[in-house]
Amino acid sequence: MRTALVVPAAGRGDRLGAPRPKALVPLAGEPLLLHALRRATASDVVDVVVVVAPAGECEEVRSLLTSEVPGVLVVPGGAERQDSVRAGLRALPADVDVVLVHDAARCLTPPGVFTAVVAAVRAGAAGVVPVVPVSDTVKRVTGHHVVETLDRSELVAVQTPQGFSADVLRAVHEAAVPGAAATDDAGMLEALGHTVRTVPGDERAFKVTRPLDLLLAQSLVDQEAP
Ligand SMILES: Nc1ccn([C@@H]2O[C@H](COP(=O)(O)OP(=O)(O)OP(=O)(O)O)[C@@H](O)[C@H]2O)c(=O)n1
Ligand SMILES: C[C@](O)(CO)[C@H](O)COP(=O)(O)O
Repeated sequence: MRTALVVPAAGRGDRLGAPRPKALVPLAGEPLLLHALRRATASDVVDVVVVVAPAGECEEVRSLLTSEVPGVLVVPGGAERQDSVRAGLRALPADVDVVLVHDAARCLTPPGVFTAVVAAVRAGAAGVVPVVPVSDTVKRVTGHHVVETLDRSELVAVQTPQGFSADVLRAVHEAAVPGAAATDDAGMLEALGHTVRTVPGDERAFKVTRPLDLLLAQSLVDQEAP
């Protein structure tokens, strides 16, 4: 049986405000997507890679990746992240039993996080998420009024890669109502009563979302350089 990596990379990146789709924005001269894939494949736990690309950029992504990631499948994404992940799942070979879903935008996630997530799925969890502690105080608000201050000791921030039993993830995506809000894949399992496990995440797995994130990523890559 094999482990697949599905990489949703079809978002526009509106909050980043770059002239290109976010996954193709350069970091140290190479697209975010390439940084993400290099770290994922360095984990040695990935057998099959499916990249979900912006519909208009599939050919460009294919030629970018073919030499770096032999056998990579590139499929067009949809309007929402959930649609893109579903498109990636539909492209998977039948003999895949574990699926990792990893945002191209979390381009500096270290290989060890992939290894830990796969190990937890192979140990029997239906779904696994890497998490880090929340460092801000978090409040629930209505308009400009604070309703309550949440107990931070019970809160975590959730990253990717998220790992799943392939059968379970396929089933929850096919059962999902199109357009229904799901900000991550594990949330779709939770909604159907599946248990989701956590493993330690890594600060370097932050999501490049806004321009400041790209500056942080650049600084981290500069430090890695020999
Ligand atoms: N329709 C979409 C939307 C998002 N994604 C991917 O999902 C990941 C997480 O999404 P996010 O960081 O929110 O990316 P964008 O949707 O591109 O960002 P924004 O909301 O700022 O436009 C990214 O790797 C993004 O490319 C995708 O494949 N298809
Ligand atoms: C999947 C995710 O990265 C986990 O934190 C996150 O939910 C994606 O959210 P976005 O609004 O699509 O950036």
